[in-house]
Amino acid sequence: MMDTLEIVQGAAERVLFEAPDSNYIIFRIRSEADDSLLTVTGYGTKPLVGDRLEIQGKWVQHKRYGRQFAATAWKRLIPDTEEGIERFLGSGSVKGIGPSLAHRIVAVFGSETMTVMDKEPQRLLTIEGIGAKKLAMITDSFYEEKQVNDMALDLEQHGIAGRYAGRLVQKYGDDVMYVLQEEPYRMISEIEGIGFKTADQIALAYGMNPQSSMRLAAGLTYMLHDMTQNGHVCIPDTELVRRTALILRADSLFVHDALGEAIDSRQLCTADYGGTTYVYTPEACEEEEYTAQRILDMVHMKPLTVRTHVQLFLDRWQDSCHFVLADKQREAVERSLQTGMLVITGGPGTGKTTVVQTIIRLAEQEGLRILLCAPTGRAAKRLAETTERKAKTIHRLLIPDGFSGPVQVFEYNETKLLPADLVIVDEVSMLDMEMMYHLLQALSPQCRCILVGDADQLPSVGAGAVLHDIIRSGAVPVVRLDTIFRQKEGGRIVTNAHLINHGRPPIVNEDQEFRLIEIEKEEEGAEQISRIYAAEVQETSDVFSVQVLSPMYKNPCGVDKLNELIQERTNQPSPEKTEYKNGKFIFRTGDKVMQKQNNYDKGVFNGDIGKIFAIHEDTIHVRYPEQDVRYEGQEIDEITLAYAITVHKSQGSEYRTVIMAIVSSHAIMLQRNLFYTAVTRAKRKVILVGMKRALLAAVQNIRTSSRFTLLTERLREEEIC
Ligand SMILES: Nc1ncnc2c1ncn2[C@@H]1O[C@H](COP(=O)(O)OP(=O)(O)OP(=O)(O)O)[C@@H](O)[C@H]1O
Repeated sequence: MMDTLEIVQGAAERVLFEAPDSNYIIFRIRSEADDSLLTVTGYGTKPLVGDRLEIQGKWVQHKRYGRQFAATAWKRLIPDTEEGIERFLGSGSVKGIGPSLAHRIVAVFGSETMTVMDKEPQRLLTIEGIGAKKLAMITDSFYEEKQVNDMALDLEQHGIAGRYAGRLVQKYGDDVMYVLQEEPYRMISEIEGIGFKTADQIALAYGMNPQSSMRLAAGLTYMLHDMTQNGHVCIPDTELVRRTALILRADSLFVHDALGEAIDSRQLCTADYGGTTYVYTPEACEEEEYTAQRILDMVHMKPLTVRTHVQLFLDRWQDSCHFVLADKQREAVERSLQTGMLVITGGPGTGKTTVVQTIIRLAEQEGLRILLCAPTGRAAKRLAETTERKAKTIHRLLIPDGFSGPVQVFEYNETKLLPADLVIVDEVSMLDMEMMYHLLQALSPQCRCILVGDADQLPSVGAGAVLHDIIRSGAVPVVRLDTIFRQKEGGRIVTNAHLINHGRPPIVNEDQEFRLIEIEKEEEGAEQISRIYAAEVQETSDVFSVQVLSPMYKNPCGVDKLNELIQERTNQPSPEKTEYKNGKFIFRTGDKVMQKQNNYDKGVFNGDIGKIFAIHEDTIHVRYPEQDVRYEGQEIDEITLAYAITVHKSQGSEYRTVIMAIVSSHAIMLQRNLFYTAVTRAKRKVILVGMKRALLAAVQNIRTSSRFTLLTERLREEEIC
């Protein structure tokens, strides 16, 4: 039997949830039928508090939240009762009117109030407390409110979510229709929450010709940005045209012409190399050119005249360490002050930190001003711990100073240089092109730079493959540390990491340090992982020292499912715990969560892990090692459950125990450098749960997706025009 739809009417009381990436919302209304409070869920224009709504839908029973009205559609009704009008006006929807003024207005105009406000607003002057200034404020706000409503309706009629109406009216006022019809792609850079896809949907709905050059140019820029999100700095023109034509469903020839126009008008830039034309955004092109030139300048810096007898210094230093420095380690220290830029690379336990400590000592003895930094907060913290010196993220070191258009500006830049003679950057595998550019800009011509990292780790999240490209170019001196020193705790992990890196399977189950628990079915594996996680946490009494990693979000052993299972097992609902539900998860007091993006205002960064210690309605409080952070409303979308995280998100972090899902359905992601990165996150214990064949596939698969950049070629001073 088909469910019949019902109609409920009532005034909106409160919006409980608003999805950031769709127009799905959950709100409460007070029913006109019996004055009860109802929870409504559905997709549509967000109602304002006090809005009188007619909602179509059906009653459903939610297993956790009880009876709810699942709406298929709703529309706004003009408040018709005096009480409704008063509630609407007093809700703050109209600037200048609070509850008591709303009461006085409705007391005078009664059910005519809305008509008076719309057609004869000057009559409001008769109300005590409303003068000319206030009247202007009220009418402006009422007009805008009406405009938003009309706009929402118009958008909905064009098949577009009405929730954009407020932002559009606020930004463009009376010009909103002009923008929608004539220059819709402006919205991408001007309206928060509107990306290319939405702008394009709006543009087409409001009559844009699908083959118009404006649309094609916007599509090209979008595709280029999208590719840089995937790590590319530039992209071959043919590939860009092909992909753009595909998403726009436009003719490649027209897209090609539009690309030509965008290049002529300098909206996009190009570089020709080896018979291929590569397309860049102007910013990316500037960053790559500058970075290459600056590195070449640094490589040609004169060696520093040092007072210290370096060989003697190293002999004394190793005596104090009670071990003999390997030749490569000595070489790294010796070269550190000879060249303007040096790369020190090596796998885990090969003595990188020891070399950095030695270089710092030498440089301090020479009276050099040293600055230590790393691409992420966690890496900077570890650098500070191992060197017992101050270390910052590159971002913090340069001090953010707002934006110029889409480009981040820093206090330290080419006009204000960092007070340093030597900058040491750790974990450079995570350094992207943009950050490298900003860092190099802030270095004085006399400043030297040492890049330390493990070139075999996954590349940076941001665009570029800076470390990889620099090493490949052969233009910069590189010292590759290859002797494994760490023997005691974590020794097995280190040797296995090196085996993996050399394409050989790790030695498993010879001790407790590196185990493989074989499973047949992935569902069974997910259960095992949640059980092992619980046992390991119990053993260490520290949720942060045990981390589950998985290559993907989807599938039975993916991050999403694992989080659900582990939450179910280790943090069950109870009367003392409060909860918050967003589209995807239930957050509960006690949950382990992760920040998904950098938030400089709150001082929390992509990959930071904390624990929820309180939830009040739509506010979640998270305790991070450094500080407590409060997330409210939409901000909650910045966090996710973190019992399990992806290997990519674990980059730069270290845990006592790593539990990793290694199963066949993740085959597409099982690559050697991903497996290697996962294993090297563990200090004491690795527990792999999965299938031997998946493990072997991961070790053998070196088919990493390469990134389009010309940094290597520029560093080799090859012909690029
Ligand atoms: N030449 C050496 N002889 C003996 N032991 C060494 C030597 N160099 C470093 N070690 C020791 O080996 C261990 C690993 O060294 P270190 O921490 O410097 O390596 P790493 O490359 O920074 O490791 P990771 O990347 O895993 O942090 C340390 O205990 C260190 O004291």
